[in-house]
Amino acid sequence: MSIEIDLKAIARKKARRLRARAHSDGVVAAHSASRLLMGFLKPYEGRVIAGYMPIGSEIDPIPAMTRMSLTGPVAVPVVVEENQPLRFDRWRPNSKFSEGAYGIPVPAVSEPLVPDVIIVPVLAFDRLGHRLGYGGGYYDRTLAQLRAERDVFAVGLAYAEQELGGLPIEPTDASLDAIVTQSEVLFF
Ligand SMILES: Nc1nc2c(c(=O)[nH]1)N(C=O)[C@@H](CNc1ccc(C(=O)N[C@@H](CCC(=O)O)C(=O)O)cc1)CN2
Ligand SMILES: Nc1ncnc2c1ncn2[C@@H]1O[C@H](COP(=O)(O)OP(=O)(O)OP(=O)(O)O)[C@@H](O)[C@H]1O
Repeated sequence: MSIEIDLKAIARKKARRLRARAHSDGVVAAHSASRLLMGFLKPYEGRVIAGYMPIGSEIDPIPAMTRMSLTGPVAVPVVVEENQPLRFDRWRPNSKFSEGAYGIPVPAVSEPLVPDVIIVPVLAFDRLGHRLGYGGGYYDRTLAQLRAERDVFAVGLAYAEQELGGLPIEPTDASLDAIVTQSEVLFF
């Protein structure tokens, strides 16, 4: 194990604690973040937007996904295989789901889409646009693959309390283009 990986495990533990606390007394904050996300996404109406099905204490992006689905296609991530990029399948507010990897719901009927904007779940972030996820490397691989071929905009969604200074970074970490929290939109 490299030093970065050990440091990441420590940062993940801390970040889970910070996010769980922010989430448990964060109904108002989550609502504000959701409003800011909707404003942020407005210029992307009609483009393919990838959200996610929230788990644990992640901020719920479904209100913003629902709004965006009125004007264009929306998708959610599907784990195809470990150590491989994610696929994105079309999501609708009335989609039926089956249980995907890690117990996360995925659309029962797969209609793959290539996203223009990806709303990325975050355990921790810093002021430079680095992010820490659960450690599967799924978003890193997905962003690396998509960015090699086309323009894709990655926007993290997080509570402000999830900002951590000095996040451990590996060369394969894919940076975010922006972060939306309840208090601000940061562009990188
Ligand atoms: N909502 C959501 N969907 C997603 C991701 C994500 O981070 N969030 N992923 C991003 O890659 C992919 C799934 N990858 C995952 C990899 C590891 C764990 C994981 O370790 N989960 C914890 C429990 C998390 C919690 O409840 O707080 C665990 O199993 O211990 C989850 C998802 C695709 N879909
Ligand atoms: N583009 C890539 N190519 C090859 N390996 C990669 C790539 N991106 C990440 N990895 C590997 O995946 C491992 C896990 O990555 P990392 O700890 O950054 O996951 P994460 O960003 O927290 O998780 P996720 O992206 O699933 O939310 C890294 O140690 C790295 O070895």
